[in-house]
Formats: sequence, C-alpha cells, structure tokens
Amino acid sequence: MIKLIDLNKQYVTRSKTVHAVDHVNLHIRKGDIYGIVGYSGAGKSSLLRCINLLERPTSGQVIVNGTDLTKLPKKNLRIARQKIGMIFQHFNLLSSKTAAENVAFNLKAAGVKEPAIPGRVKELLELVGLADKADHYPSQLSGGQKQRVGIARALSNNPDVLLCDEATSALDPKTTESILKLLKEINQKLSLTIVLITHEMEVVKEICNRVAVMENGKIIEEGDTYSIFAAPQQPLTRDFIDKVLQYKLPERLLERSRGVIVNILFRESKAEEAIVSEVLKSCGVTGNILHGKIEYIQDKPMGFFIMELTGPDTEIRKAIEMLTDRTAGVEVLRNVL
Ligand SMILES: Nc1ncnc2c1ncn2[C@@H]1O[C@H](COP(=O)(O)OP(=O)(O)OP(=O)(O)O)[C@@H](O)[C@H]1O
Repeated sequence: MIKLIDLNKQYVTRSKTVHAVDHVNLHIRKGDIYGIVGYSGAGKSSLLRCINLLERPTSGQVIVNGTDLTKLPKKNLRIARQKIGMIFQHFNLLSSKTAAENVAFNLKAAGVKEPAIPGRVKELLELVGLADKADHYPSQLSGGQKQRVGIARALSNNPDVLLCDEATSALDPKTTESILKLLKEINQKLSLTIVLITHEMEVVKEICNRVAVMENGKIIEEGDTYSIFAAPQQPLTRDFIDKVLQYKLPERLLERSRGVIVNILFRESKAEEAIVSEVLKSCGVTGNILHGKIEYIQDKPMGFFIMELTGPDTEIRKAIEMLTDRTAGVEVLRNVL
C-alpha cells in the first residue's frame, strides 16, 4: 500500500542542515493502523508530510498504491493526493465556514459537481456522528467535534489512506478515546489505511496494529504492536512502553515487607492469575498481591503482578523457579532469603 524507500528529508537553514528524516524504509500494508511514535523533534511530522508530499523528500521514493509520488507531474500529484486524506492536531478548519461548508469546500476543490455535494456532505457528517451540527461554525464546536469535522473533510474524496498528525494531542482523554474509536470504525468500515504520528504510547496501544519508533530522523524499532510492547529492544521504546505499563511501589512498602517481593510478568495466554495461585498452593507459599496491572493490546492480555511471598525459604525458591518456567518471567524486587 505505502512503501517508503530510503527516504530522506533535510532542511537547510542559514546556520545548519537538519536531517529530519534519515534513510527511512517502511512498508505500511492495506488496512493497517500504523503508528509512528517519537519525542518532539524526532522527525515524525516531516515523515508523515513526505507521504503526501506536503514536504518534498530530499531523496528516496514514496510509493502509494504502486505509484512513486515523487515522480508524478504536478497535475497527477494533485489527483493522487485526493486519495490521501489528512487530519491535524489543531483541526485546520476554516473559521468563517460552517461544519457542512468546511466539508463541501474539499468536495468542490476536487471537482465534485454542485448537485452531488449536499448529499455527500450529509453522508459524511452522519458517518462522524455530527449530523445535527452541520450549520455550526467551528467556534461553536468542542475540540472533539472539530476533529470530527476534520475527519469528515478528510474522507470527502473517498481516500485510501488517512494521515493523522497528532490528531488527538489537543484533546482530553475522554474525547481522545472517542476519536480513536471513530478512527478504528472507519478503518474497518471503509477499509481505510491509517498512518498516525503521536508521542503517546497510549494511542498506539489503543488502535495501532503496527508501530515504528523514531529517534533523530531514524526508525529505530518497528513491528506489530503486541510484540513491541512484549519485548521492546531499544531503550527509547522501553521508555515509551513503561509509560503504559508503569508501576511504582512506595519505598516504605518494600522496607516493611517480611517476604520476598517478586514481579511476575504475563503475556498472552500466560496472563492468568490461576497459574500463580496453583504454583503457590503446590509449594505451600503464601502470596500477597501488592500491585498488578493487565492491559489488553490488540485484544491480547499483557501485564504483571507484584507479590510478597512468604513461607519456607526452599519452597519460595521452588515457587520462583516454577513461576519463571510458567509465566513470561519473574523479577525479584526484594530478596530476604
Ligand atoms: N521547515 C523547517 N525548517 C527547518 N527545520 C525544520 C523544519 N521543519 C522541521 N524542522 C526540524 O526537523 C526536525 C524534525 O522536526 P519534526 O517536526 O518533523 O519532528 P516531530 O517529531 O514531528 O516533532 P514535533 O512532535 O515537535 O512536531 C527538528 O529538528 C525540527 O526543528
């Protein structure tokens, strides 16, 4: 669907040259919700804008549906771009036009004939759940509603791809959730490929089936979302993931504890509390849960339990061995043996 081949984007300013996108190779498949995550300045926006040539790459290929966009003459590029919708962090709506007029504007620009426009606008506003706000101006809409207009506008020409530039960063968590849900719905309903950039791993966790981590213009890690969460290879990726799966035990709790404190990790089918109780019971060890978290990523569970184990030393050692074999791993946080 989208292939980025040895893509580079450099900005040359008077004082220096910035290599914003540095030899990037990516393959985004049809139907993917593909997340590109990185901190500010990593090059995410530059990379995303190279996909529809809002930024012209310094070198490399941008192949969308088999066509290298960098090789297209202007007129053909304009047509190809109609099949790539885009939404923005600050919505970029025309403030002097109503929600319906904002959507209609895009249709007119693409040469849709006037009689067909009102019906299509209605259909699009219904799709994003804003049928009753057609005559409202952006100033009369909430952030979430404005982004819905942005989505309706981006979908107006039946694109194959939707690019999302930090589309939920200006929204509160609840509104973010509803916009992500809408994106997932249209991904499925319209078989739309979505590429989103974000600095929030929560967003990736919620909707992306694949993710790439970007640092200093380079993709440093890439894979399916569950695998990246389960076994991050790069320190930066781990940093992002810790934000989702983080825990912090009060120091006092560790000091006060009489037993061994372990962090038991779970992945996929091994995310079952039953394994722990079974092992502890068979060893005659008592387990006291201090903390725990299970997240569902791509509908598969992943998480941890932090437990204080008490009982005979030999039995605790045996229980840790058995748990190590039967779960995704055991980390001893406090050892009193
Ligand atoms: N038009 C420009 N001229 C010069 N340098 C630029 C330009 N646009 C971006 N840069 C630089 O390129 C690098 C990557 O910027 P980019 O905006 O792509 O990163 P980002 O990961 O999207 O960051 P943010 O999340 O803050 O938008 C940064 O060092 C930035 O200062």
